[in-house]
Amino acid sequence: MQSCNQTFSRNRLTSLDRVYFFTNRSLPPLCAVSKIGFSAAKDEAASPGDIEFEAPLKIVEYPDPKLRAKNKRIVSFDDNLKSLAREMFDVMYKTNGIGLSAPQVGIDVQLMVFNPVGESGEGEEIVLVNPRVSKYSKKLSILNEGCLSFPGIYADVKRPESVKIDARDVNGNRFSFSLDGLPARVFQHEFDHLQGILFFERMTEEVLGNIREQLQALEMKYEQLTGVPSPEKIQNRRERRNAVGFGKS
Ligand SMILES: CSCC[C@H](NC=O)C(=O)N[C@@H](C)C(=O)N[C@@H](CO)C(=O)O
Ligand SMILES: [Fe+2]
Repeated sequence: MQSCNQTFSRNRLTSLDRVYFFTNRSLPPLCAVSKIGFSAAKDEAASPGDIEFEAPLKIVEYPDPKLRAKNKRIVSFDDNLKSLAREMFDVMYKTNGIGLSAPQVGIDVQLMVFNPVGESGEGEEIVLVNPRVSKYSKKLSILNEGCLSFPGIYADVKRPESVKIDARDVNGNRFSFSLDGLPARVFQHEFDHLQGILFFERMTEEVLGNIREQLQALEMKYEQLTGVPSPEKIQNRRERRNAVGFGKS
């Protein structure tokens, strides 16, 4: 059995730097790993119609219910899937993103793309299909996160520093690898989207309090644009002692 370990790290040059350097610039060959227990069997399989899209893609904003959809497992690894991944990178770069999940463009399937450098032609473009996390590190870190579905909103989110992932590539090949630092952060943010979890659900009550009005402004914008009541309201959210949890560590 071949195993792939991929470790990236973010070097801080100054407290203001937004430049990410990678200790290892390329992902390993998308090595097939026959991993016992790797199964996405529980989730409904996507049909070709689920992956139909119109370019250019548009980013879906909170509180659109598409962000809470149950995302289907991809079973067809065809040219349409490759075009969707390409279009997702295009809209991600145009909107200054470093990662994007399919539900954020209104397609309810388990697909994410990311490039922590955030510039076309720089860094590494990673496409993950039906990803699963096999391990989260116990060590956590805090980062001021933004989300393309919450334009202009940034707040601190605590997450595990590294993760072990099982996924398929865009051709359907299974592979396993580890990420840490910023790539692990972006992966987890997108992985949450694939579970219908939004970043504010990982914030402390105190942090959430700081962005509550901005969330309400997005809810009002949605109501004005659609003419229907917001499907969720931050003011109706019950205060939680703990944020949404992570899986196995
Ligand atoms: C830190 S994980 C953020 C992932 C997120 N993806 C989808 O919602 C994303 O790309 N958010 C952007 C707002 C973002 O983080 N952009 C970078 C680069 O411009 C930033 O530093 O703001
Ligand atoms: Fe997001």
